[in-house]
Amino acid sequence: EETVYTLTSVRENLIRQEDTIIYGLIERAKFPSNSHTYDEKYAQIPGFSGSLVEFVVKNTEDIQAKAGRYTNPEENPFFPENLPPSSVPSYPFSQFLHPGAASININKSIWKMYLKDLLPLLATPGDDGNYAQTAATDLSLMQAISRRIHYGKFVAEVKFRDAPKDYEPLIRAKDREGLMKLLTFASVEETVRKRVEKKATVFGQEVSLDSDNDGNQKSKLTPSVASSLYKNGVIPLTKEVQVEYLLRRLD
Ligand SMILES: O=C(O)C(=O)C[C@]1(C(=O)O)C=C[C@@H](O)C=C1
Repeated sequence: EETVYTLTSVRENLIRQEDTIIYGLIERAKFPSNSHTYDEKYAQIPGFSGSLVEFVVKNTEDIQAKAGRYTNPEENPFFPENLPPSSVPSYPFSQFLHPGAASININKSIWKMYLKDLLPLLATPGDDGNYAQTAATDLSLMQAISRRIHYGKFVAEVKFRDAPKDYEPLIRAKDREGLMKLLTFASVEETVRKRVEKKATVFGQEVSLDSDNDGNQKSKLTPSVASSLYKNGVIPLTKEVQVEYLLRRLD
């Protein structure tokens, strides 16, 4: 199936990805902080130096790479070093992006933002011993966030094709600030943040058959955690990907 990329279609894709991220936030919020998951000194895994979450992410990515995950240009691994090639028949993914896209991977920044900024807001303090389960939910949430942020490559390509004459001089001048300004739509960002907060409220609700109880129970997710993730992490990093992409667009 040939995917058609327009500003409307890439924005619809971003909207659908919000759902995945919010479900992921709800799943991670089920567990307490479980700080041993992130503690290199705790893990002590034979033959592996690093924390439990690094162990789970590296090994899962290894299997998913063999199963073909990273042949899709929408996917970017957290540990691209020494990943095995795909072992499965190849699929003809659309060649919509400029080849320079492949060299853009900001997962190191995403990892840091996730652990330092998001987790302290998302997980209540505590330890229930479910470190492997916690790491697995971390991975699927980080993958959802990473996919959304790197989708900025597709957004940038659409914007470039819609207005090459506006982008080309800025790209040639390596004018990051000018590119940032040109690709920014402040009112769209505000709509995104508000919708994300509303989705977090709706998806985080307890559902009961007793209508008197609806909305009275504790939410599974603090809605402002989702909107601040978007405001301070997801949107700025999506824009950073767009700038990086555009800077390579004429190479
Ligand atoms: O919708 C766009 O035009 C995007 O580039 C996506 C996005 C976002 O991350 O949500 C980023 C920059 C724009 O200022 C608005 C929204």
